[in-house]
Amino acid sequence: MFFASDNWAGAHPAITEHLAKEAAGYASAYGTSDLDKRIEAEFNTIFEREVAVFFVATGTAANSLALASVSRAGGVTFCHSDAHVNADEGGAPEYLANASRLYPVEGPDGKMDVGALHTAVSRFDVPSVHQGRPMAITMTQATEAGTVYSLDEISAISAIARAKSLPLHMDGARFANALVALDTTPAEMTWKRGVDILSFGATKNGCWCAEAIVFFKPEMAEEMPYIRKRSAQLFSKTRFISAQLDAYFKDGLWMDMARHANTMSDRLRTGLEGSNKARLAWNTSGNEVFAILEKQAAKAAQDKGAKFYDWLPPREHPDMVGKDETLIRLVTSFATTEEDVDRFLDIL
Ligand SMILES: Cc1ncc(COP(=O)(O)O)c(C=O)c1O
Ligand SMILES: C[C@@H](O)[C@H](N)C(=O)O
Repeated sequence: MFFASDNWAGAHPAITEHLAKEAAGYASAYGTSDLDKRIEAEFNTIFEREVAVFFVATGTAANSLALASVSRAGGVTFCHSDAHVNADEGGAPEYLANASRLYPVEGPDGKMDVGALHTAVSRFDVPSVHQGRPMAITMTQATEAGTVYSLDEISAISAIARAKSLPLHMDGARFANALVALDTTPAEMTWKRGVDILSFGATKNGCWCAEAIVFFKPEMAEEMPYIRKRSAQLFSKTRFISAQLDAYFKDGLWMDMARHANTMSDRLRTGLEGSNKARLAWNTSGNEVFAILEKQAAKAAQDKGAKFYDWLPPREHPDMVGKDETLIRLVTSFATTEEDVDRFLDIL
């Protein structure tokens, strides 16, 4: 019953087997092998347009270097207050994006409120060296709250980005889970809705270490080879990322894994709704579930081996958890089984 994070899940056997196979023999290094080039080209097919792709080690690196590629002196990036870049990356985005700053924007269910975002960006309409200047907007899809922006919500955010001449970045650490939740395509959920740069996450969805920065306007990526090298994120043996992504995309494995993870969360959501010892804290649709449990029930589950994180209530609902209750996050993955879910629900 491992629900702490999809970061706890290992790598899918098909990915480890292919990695082992591609590890044999020699291949040119630093992203120049035939396999590297084939997988980069695969991204053009997946996103239905020519893109520029840069493999990096972590989601934090993907986010930070994506913002570094559009950084400017005095730059300010607008994000949700609970965005990973703001809450969980230890200052990497600010540090790697040349001391640019993050400007938190509030909104319910982990999603920036469009009106609040417009108000925030508009505060910078009058140029000021003192307060700096806008440089980007970043959104997380699926969000840190397990929700997803609808296609129209993405369009509404990109409309602000366009109106303010700002690039729009998407943190897609759980990109595949969001695609499944919306039943849409990679192109529809990104560039067709105005997204300029994507952190394409695969690590949490069955890979060992495979993240990519995807530029939908290749001309925006001119600096990225130098930014990546300067940040020590250029793998000498890039084929070890390419090999993972090769297996990841083969026969739609990536979508199957995300679909399974989301289905296991659906099973959790249904079971929690039927429990008299727990309730859903808010509705989610990806592979993350947030539940409020009686403290005794949570302890009983942990005593029987369940692993999960306690979670802070959202700013907009600080009092949603009773004194004898606890809010927890449950994350499912490709490795989660129906038995894992049912054993957890049986405890409640
Ligand atoms: C929404 C989100 N973005 C980015 C990251 C960063 O990924 P990493 O921990 O690999 O740096 C995470 C980590 O789980 C995440 O949950
Ligand atoms: C930092 C922690 O939140 C991690 N990003 C996860 O989702 O598990």
